[in-house]
Amino acid sequence: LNEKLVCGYPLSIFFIVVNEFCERFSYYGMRAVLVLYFKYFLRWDDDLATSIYHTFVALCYLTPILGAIVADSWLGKFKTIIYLSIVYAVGQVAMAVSAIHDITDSDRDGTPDSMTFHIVLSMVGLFLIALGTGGIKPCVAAFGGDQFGEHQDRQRRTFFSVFYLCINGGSLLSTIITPVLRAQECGIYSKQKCYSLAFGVPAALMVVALVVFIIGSGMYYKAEPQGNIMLDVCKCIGFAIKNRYRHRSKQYPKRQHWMDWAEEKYDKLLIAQIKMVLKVLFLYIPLPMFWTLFDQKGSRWTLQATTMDGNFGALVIQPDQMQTVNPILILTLVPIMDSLIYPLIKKCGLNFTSNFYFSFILSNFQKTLPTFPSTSQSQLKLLNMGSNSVTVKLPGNDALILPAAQVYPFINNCNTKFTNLLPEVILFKSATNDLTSKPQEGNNAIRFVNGMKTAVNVSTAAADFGLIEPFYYSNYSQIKNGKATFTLRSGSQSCEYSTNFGFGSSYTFFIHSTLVFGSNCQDSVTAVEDIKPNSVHMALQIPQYFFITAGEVMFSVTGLEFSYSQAPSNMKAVLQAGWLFTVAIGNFIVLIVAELAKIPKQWAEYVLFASLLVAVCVIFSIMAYFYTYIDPTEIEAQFKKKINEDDEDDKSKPGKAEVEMVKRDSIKCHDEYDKATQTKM
Ligand SMILES: CC(C)C[C@H](N)C(=O)N1CCC[C@H]1C(=O)O
Repeated sequence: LNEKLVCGYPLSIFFIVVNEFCERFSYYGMRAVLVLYFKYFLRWDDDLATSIYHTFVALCYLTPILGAIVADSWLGKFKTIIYLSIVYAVGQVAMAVSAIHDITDSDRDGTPDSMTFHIVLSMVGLFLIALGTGGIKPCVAAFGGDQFGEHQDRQRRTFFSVFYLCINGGSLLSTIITPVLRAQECGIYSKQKCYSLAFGVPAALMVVALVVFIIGSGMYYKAEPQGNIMLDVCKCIGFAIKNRYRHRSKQYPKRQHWMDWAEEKYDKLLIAQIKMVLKVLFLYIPLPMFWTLFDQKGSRWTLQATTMDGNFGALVIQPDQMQTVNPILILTLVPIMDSLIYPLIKKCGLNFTSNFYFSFILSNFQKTLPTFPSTSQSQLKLLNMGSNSVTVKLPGNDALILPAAQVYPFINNCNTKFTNLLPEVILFKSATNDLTSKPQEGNNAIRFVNGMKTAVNVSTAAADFGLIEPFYYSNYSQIKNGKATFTLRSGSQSCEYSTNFGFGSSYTFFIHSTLVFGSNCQDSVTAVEDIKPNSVHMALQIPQYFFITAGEVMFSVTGLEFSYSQAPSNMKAVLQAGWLFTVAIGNFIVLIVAELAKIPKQWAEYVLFASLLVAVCVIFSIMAYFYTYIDPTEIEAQFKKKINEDDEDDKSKPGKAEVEMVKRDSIKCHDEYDKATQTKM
């Protein structure tokens, strides 16, 4: 194995963890702006953008199986990583090029003229990225594990922790940086949002990842691939099933394991290796449920954040930025767990790192939404634009006193007619463009009603409400949180009105007929709250992020190491791919339950997921309790020793008796396998 050691660690793993850092920067950085690219550059609607995004993510966790088969059976991990990294980098470059609007912007108006070119190029790019990122992922982790010798278990465990830190360090940096790059303006003929830069930097990082990996080339231990192992595995399993079926009658004695029915045709070593893999894969069955809950961070939890107040004093957090809490917590929790918690637990006599567990959280939800009118109702508002109180009698309602410059909102059936209202009372009905949900991304939805006899133009730095005719209203515009100053203009005269906004509110501003331009118009505009600003603070999401991340640290970091240590030598990458496959299945469950099943009540969906995870936790605990740890290297060594001894015997004692002996020895060897797997940890 590796000869260059630094503090007891092979030097080669330095290149592997740097490679992982750059690769994860590239992947998560590109992913952070992908939906916005679909929506604002390719001009797709929300549904198409979300579907293609989720399909891409799922594909990225399905392709590991391809990469692992190629690596374990044919090219070996080193070459597979190199070739697929090239494919990956080409894909990232294709994405960056597809986002250059100038390429097809022949009329130089800032929008691409041939969208087909951009769509085709970006889809080819995404396909290559999915092939590359997924393909190399199981190989890099297993290749890192390969660098450690048999007696370096502790170092290998630390490697997997550092590996996970690099994943999250890279993703954290990129999810902060690429949105900033996207917000820049660039272009030759016209300046547009710079998606090409936001994809270009991840592409450059992927090239760096490849170069770093190649630099370490001379230092790696490169295990040779052992032929088309997956084909052998499938054939062997197929034969065992067929043979079992053929011998289903009671006259045939039972065998210890159903895979033993392949003994007639297949190598005992291969059968033992398949048993090891199947044992681990069986344990993986409940795991996708964890990823199902985990993946809700990007969807449900972010939506929840849009209904919350993101003002952290000097820092204003946008709803989607809350997701960075996960990698931040990983970066803090992994060192704490490894250096403090696990050693403490070990002192108490439990070997915690060699088991993996998960935890979960039933997240809270809050409401700041008003009752919106149903389809058979409309939302009406009465506005007294006069300077005195008036009494209003509405059909089916008691008489009400409406003070000066006040608004009375209520919901009524669409076909109710109102008559005999005083001239200064405006009946304001805007069912066609009233909001029916919270404004998106924590923004505030603002509109103006002009109560003056002349048209008024209203604008701010961020939005233009246009010219509002007398007794008419503008469309809603989205305003960010913080102070906003509106300029009200009529002809050459103007005045300013300022107010502060929180997150996720909606207001209708009424311009009084008494407004005098040229003076302060602060008192001549009345704000009416249509939707309350978010009152529950985003910080309240931190506990749920903490619990899910603590679960991830205990479950996922150790799971990577577990998948490596329990895999036979020729299927290390395949089992890593099996582990990543649980992430893919988790993604699909989110897609099916959350997107397709469309459970009407949010709380019901949360309760469903939480209950499923509780059930899965119980099942998994029972399965884990009965799982017996194996040492694949030892088992394989025993089998190889037997095969060598048999070969020796073959040379010295050829004849019929030898066949019987090999059979007997193999059975003995099998017993050793069973013994070796029966010591529970
Ligand atoms: C979603 C975070 C940025 C990254 C996450 N904590 C994580 O490390 N992973 C999620 C799926 C597996 C793992 C990864 O390898 O990216």
